[in-house]
Amino acid sequence: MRKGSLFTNLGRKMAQKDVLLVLILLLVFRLFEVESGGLSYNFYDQSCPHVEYIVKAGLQAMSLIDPTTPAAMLRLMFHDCQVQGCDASILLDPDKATEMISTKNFGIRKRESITLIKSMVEAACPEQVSCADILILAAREAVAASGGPRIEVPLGRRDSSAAPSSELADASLPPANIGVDGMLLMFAEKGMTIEESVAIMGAHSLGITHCSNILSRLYGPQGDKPDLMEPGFEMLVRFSCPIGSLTSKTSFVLNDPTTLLFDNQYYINAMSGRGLLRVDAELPSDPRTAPFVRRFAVDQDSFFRAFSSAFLKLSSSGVLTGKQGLIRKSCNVIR
Ligand code: HEM
Ligand SMILES: [Ca+2]
Repeated sequence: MRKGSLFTNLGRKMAQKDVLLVLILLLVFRLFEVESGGLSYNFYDQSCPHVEYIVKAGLQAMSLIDPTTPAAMLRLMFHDCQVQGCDASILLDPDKATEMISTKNFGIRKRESITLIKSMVEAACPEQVSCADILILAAREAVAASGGPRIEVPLGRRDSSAAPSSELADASLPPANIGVDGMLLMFAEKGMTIEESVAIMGAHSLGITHCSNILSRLYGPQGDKPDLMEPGFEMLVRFSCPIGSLTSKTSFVLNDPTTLLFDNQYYINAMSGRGLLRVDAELPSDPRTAPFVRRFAVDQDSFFRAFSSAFLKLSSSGVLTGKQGLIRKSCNVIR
């Protein structure tokens, strides 16, 4: 009997210790969760287990119809995350003074594709998955479908319940003629290293640039002049984008020759004086960024690794989690 009570007491003490241990572990886990932005790798395991597959199927179907879809998705994700964080604010129907009105968002395409994929997800799991997460998943699939790395992304973002102003978008998005200095500063704010900043610019391995965005580099006053352009390339771009052209908002040039492939051609191009935007052109000559450009140009795996970790930082920036924001029913309206 006494023995029994000794063991019961011991048992109680052990149990108290265990409970304390579990509580401490929970606290540490919670702190860690908050520190990693409150996102997790198994967020929809119970509530929408097939979401990643649905987004993948949706994006692949859309890319078959229009192979430039991946480029549009990748830029869409950057422009969402850059303004008020990755909260799907860019998908809201434009109003007189909201972010899509900003001239910096000129050329943004296929916002409606995310709204469409969202309706596919809603059919499977109503009101569970945020538009913000779907946008990140679509961008991740865009990179993978174009031959780039398949990046595992943590989920659990929530959608904004307010639309940012066009002024905020003007202030948060980079101008087309930004240099390496401004670019490094912008990505340092997202916690990126110089290597990651150089790698995320490799997104310009996909897609196009409208002539209106390079006219000042081609024909503007000094400073913007194409002194870093290889003469043959300069001639070609000038031919595609003639001075005073009335079609500068509809005509465009390819960001790199393998515009539909996510590869390291962007760096090879930049090193041979074929960088299209000022920042693309400056990367191989700035002593801070040049070593990474040289490495990525010969080692695609190393580019893919650095791009993946940069993508994770960009896609986790300024996210709403937990009870913040909301899960929109339809991505283009707040409700
Ligand atoms: C300093 C940073 C950056 C600047 C100044 C910049 C600027 C631009 C400009 C001016 C265009 C052409 C848009 C048009 O004329 O339609 C463009 C296209 C593009 N950008 Fe960037 N960008 C930057 C960073 C990024 C990042 C971080 C990503 C993605 C992670 C990205 C992805 C893209 C893509 C995929 C396109 C092609 C879009 C399409 O084909 O519709 N860019 N960028
Ligand atoms: Ca946003």
